[in-house]
Amino acid sequence: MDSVPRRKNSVEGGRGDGEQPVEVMTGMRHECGVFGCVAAAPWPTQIDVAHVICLGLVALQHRGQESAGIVTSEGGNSKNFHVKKGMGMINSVFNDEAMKTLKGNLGIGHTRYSTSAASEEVNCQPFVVHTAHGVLGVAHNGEIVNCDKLRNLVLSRGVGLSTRSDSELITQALCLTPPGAERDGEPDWPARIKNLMKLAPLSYSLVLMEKDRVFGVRDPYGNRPLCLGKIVPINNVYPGEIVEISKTGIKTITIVERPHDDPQAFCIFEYVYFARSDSIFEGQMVYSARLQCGRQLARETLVDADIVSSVPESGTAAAHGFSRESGIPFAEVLCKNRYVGRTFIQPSTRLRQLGVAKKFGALSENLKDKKVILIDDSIVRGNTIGPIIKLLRDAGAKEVHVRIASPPLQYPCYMGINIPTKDELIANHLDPIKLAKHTGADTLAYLSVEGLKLAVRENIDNKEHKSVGHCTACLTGQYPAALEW
Ligand SMILES: O=P(O)(O)OC[C@H]1O[C@H](OP(=O)(O)OP(=O)(O)O)[C@H](O)[C@@H]1O
Ligand SMILES: NC(=O)CC[C@H](N)C(=O)O
Ligand code: SF4
Ligand SMILES: [Mg+2]
Repeated sequence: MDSVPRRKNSVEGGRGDGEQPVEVMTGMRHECGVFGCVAAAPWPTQIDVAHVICLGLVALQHRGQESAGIVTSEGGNSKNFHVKKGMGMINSVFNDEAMKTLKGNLGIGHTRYSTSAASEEVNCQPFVVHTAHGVLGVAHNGEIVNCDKLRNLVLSRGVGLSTRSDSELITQALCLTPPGAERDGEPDWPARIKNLMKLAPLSYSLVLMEKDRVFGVRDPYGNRPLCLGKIVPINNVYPGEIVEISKTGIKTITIVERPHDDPQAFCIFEYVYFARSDSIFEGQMVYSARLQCGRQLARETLVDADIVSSVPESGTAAAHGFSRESGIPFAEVLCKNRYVGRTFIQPSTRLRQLGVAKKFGALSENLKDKKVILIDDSIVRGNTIGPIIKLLRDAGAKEVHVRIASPPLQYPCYMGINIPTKDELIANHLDPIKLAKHTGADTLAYLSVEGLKLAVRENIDNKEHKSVGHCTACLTGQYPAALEW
């Protein structure tokens, strides 16, 4: 479905506002990570559930670094959850003392990159509420595209909200009694979840916990990823699926249909950049999809060169694919400082410019007098590639040809990713020829939208995934559903 959304007019963004040190933005800002765990019977379990969740969150740390939280339940008749939430990275929030308080047989966790409300303690997840039917915990990745409508509905039912967070809104919407479904004062959680999914079909992957069950829920468009495992084997949660995980096992409650027969809309940028490359989506490893993107990029944009190289980390798999397809050898030309994070906060312009240089060093002997094809996965604001090209030239590169393993980013995302405004996206100002000139590259070219789709779909397991469809809105402006903000 094609629609031209208006930009979110948030007063709670909390970034770059005058008094604050300026944040040097590179790339797309991530989404959140959600994790749930239920120990198999018998309870009380011997498994340290909170530690399992903590390890799960560490594996998802790349998706959000602002705040983290774990909520556990002892199950049975317990009336309270154990809660620990805080600002910062997982290892700073969950020290030994905090872990000791998180007793339980089941739990959920969250690591946050804010999209809908400020990066503050009150908006940390999971959200926990006491309902007429016991405690409920909610962890959310994504962003509700018809947030205002849902908000008005919840408020009109006499519910007060304590934040602007769309994730708190989901939590409260789940507390509403669904039309006609509940009898004898017994809660019907699956009916409540289905009700929410009808009211808000996009975008979320959720883990919800009541006293002795966890539900995994994926929006009907399948926009954000979610998977299911028994410690080792992992299956996908399908678009629109509600799964219940309890001490007796895992079962599918139902699969909610998409409105208007809309096509599936799994975020194509999970493949390009967000996900860890060992993740498995739609039956294929993300690394393999990135390799295919590199192969396709070579077919579309080959140029004469001595070596193919990458901007680490997420450009590397595509560079290997480019090298294999073209027969031009792969060689590393950049060494990345592993102690510098994905964003930097720097007080002055000079320090900001030094930011990217501080992150990378040139492996000069590998590139001296060489014609280099340099692959990166994406160009967003264009802050990364220019200083890197300068670094390579200063270290003796003869030519630098930039090849990007995704199409130009031109539109904002409204589904849980903080892509900058249209104006901040460099591709809206400079075409590839001008951008090459601006960044000091000899040539610069992007992968086509069709090429990206082809590469990503080449190895999807079609037996398991009969319906395939990807969101490409940030590249094409074709949004999966009309936005109602
Ligand atoms: O055009 P820009 O706005 O400068 O952003 C683009 C860069 O940002 C991302 O890398 P990042 O350093 O975030 O992470 P990575 O190590 O996973 O590649 C992306 O992979 C590009 O390299
Ligand atoms: N990046 C996300 O998935 C964010 C989830 C939610 N919208 C929040 O801002 O907390
Ligand atoms: S707009 Fe881009 S980043 Fe957002 S969900 Fe769609 S493909 Fe992913
Ligand atoms: Mg990068």
